[in-house]
Amino acid sequence: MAFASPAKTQTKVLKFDTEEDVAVALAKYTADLSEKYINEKGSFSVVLSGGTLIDTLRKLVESPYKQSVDWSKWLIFWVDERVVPLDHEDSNYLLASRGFLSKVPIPPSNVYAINDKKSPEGAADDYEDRLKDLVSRKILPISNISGFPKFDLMLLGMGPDGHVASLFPSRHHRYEKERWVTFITDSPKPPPPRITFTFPVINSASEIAMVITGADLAETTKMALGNGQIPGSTPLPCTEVSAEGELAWFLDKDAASKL
Ligand SMILES: O=C(O)[C@H](O)[C@@H](O)[C@H](O)[C@H](O)COP(=O)(O)O
Repeated sequence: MAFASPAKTQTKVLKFDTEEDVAVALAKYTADLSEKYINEKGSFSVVLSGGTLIDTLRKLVESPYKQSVDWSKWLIFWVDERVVPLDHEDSNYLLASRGFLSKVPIPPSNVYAINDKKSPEGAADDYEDRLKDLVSRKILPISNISGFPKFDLMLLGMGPDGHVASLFPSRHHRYEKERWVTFITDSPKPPPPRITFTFPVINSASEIAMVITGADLAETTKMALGNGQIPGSTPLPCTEVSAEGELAWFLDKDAASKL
């Protein structure tokens, strides 16, 4: 099958005074995209990260969005997950469940948590197989640009080392080009066992929001937005994120302080 060549990602950088302002804007952005995609295709596939993202999404589960969003059409996935039981304090599922999923009526059958009974390799294979099944049932589309599954929205965080999802600068998984989901057993950020979407899947998303707050991410944000890369050095994973539609950076004043 032949795929069209990628168009250049449209990137927009949105700067806000406070983290609270980021949370307010992120809720509106997500609710607006939910309406757009549900109108266009009847569902809205959202890919979550762990970390601070879930807290920054807190305004989305409040009025007016709690009532106005058509939660029944949402499909929830994770861009990366720690391979621990789903009720373990390190689980990204548990984090999202407490801070987000328990507050809105997304049908449980639309929430794609990992199989926590498997090894990291087994959990990655299982998640990829389930995505393939959703593609074969036409619940998830395939990008006609890349040939990888195309999610409507990915909400990503970033680490100070420039990682996104569980694609770390010093780990070879960041270069994976074939698999949809891969695994890592020695993540530099604890806990060590994780599964993660690969870059071809991340970069096939229609929309990506990079949600970055706090002064500890200011230097990495500068590098990611193209004016701080050390010449000759290997680009950080965060610099390799692109979307088929739009990539939006949501920054608070502290994260944007070195731009
Ligand atoms: O499982 C994880 O650890 C996350 O999905 C990870 O990719 C996270 O998004 C970044 O590390 C940023 O984390 P913070 O938002 O906590 O800085």
